[in-house]
Amino acid sequence: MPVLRMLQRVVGQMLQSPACGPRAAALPGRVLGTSPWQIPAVANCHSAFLSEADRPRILITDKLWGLGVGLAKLLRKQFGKDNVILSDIKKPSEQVFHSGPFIHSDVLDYKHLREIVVNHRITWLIHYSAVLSAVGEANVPLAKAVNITGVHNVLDVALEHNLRLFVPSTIGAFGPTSPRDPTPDLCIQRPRTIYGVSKVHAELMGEYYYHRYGLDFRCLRYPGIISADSEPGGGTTDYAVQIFHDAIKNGKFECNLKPSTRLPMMYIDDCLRATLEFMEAPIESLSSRTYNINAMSFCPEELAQEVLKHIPEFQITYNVDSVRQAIADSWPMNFDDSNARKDWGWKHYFDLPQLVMTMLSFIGSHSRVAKAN
Ligand SMILES: NC(=O)c1ccc[n+]([C@@H]2O[C@H](COP(=O)([O-])OP(=O)(O)OC[C@H]3O[C@@H](n4cnc5c(N)ncnc54)[C@H](O)[C@@H]3O)[C@@H](O)[C@H]2O)c1
Ligand SMILES: C[C@@H](O)[C@H](N)C(=O)O
Repeated sequence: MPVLRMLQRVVGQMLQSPACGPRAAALPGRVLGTSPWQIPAVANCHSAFLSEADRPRILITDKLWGLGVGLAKLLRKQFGKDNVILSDIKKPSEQVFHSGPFIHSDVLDYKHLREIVVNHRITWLIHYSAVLSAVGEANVPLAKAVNITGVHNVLDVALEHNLRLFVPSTIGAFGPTSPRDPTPDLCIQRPRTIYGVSKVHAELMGEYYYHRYGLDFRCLRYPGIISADSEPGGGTTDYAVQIFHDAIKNGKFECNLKPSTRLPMMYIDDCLRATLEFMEAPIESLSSRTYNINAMSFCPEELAQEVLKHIPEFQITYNVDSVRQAIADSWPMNFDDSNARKDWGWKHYFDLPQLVMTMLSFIGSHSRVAKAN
């Protein structure tokens, strides 16, 4: 028997053992029986050794031009295209639709979520759907529904089917009474937005389901994520995405935060790699369910100075949005992510100069292609 096949068989047997992840203990009232199709979440070990039958089958809930599209690309490369299903309440673009399995799903429809998990033999659930900070302040009922009821639904579906569940948290899960520079994993969290309150609730509920029922709940607090090919979702850090598009298109940018507003930020490639590495980390290596991850911190003035090195004629002006400014002033200025680096080997690759160079070349090349067509 070829060595690799033997290794896969050994690893496969090892992965079936209880040591490869907690088993759901006594289930709460809402469970209607566990799925006959359930394959235990088996990604404690590195996926390179997993046979097709042992690879995780992943459902990502997200908007179809948010972080979820980038994560789907990475996970499909790692685990195979057909093992990663993207979902949203909105119709996908042609490109997203043809990039791999897509399914319509509303995180408020618990019954349909269960059907998707059973019919597609899901073992990992990555719950990206949320209403972000500034949009949430403008529509609190929607934020409560999606960010709180939606999370309750995915927690119960994950528990019923013994899924590995990832829910991202955020720098927005802290408030003005939290230590801001740096902000550690564990400290007071009294956020002043419905977005932050709902994310603290998600963290606490996920940790409760882990300690009470053994659910393999995992959570990373993301900084402001900067990506060239996903549209900003209506958050407070959106300026740090829009500046690149405007700098290339118009050579100028009107910033809605004050020049000195310092916030933790991260390039999307680091964010998505962190998510995959964290989801594959052996459960024994995790001393916590929720971790900060960090890459850089900057303010609009510093970002503009870095852009000027590439576009000398670039001009930035300021027209402060009082709602976003008040939110930013209550958030961390710098994240302490030493536990993530110690427990599961997290490290970032992109700093501010690399971020600016990467974003400008990506957007620049795409705008040249658009002009040529
Ligand atoms: N982008 C960032 O800077 C950042 C930073 C920290 C954390 N996060 C988290 O990462 C996740 C993804 O962020 P994003 O930037 O892609 O957000 P996004 O706003 O771009 O996409 C999330 C989408 O979920 C959708 N949604 C709303 N109602 C829904 C429903 N009923 N069912 C299904 N989907 C619904 C929303 O339309 C929203 O567009 C979110 O949980 C967010 O809190 C993002
Ligand atoms: C920081 C993050 O959670 C999101 N970009 C927001 O600003 O709301």
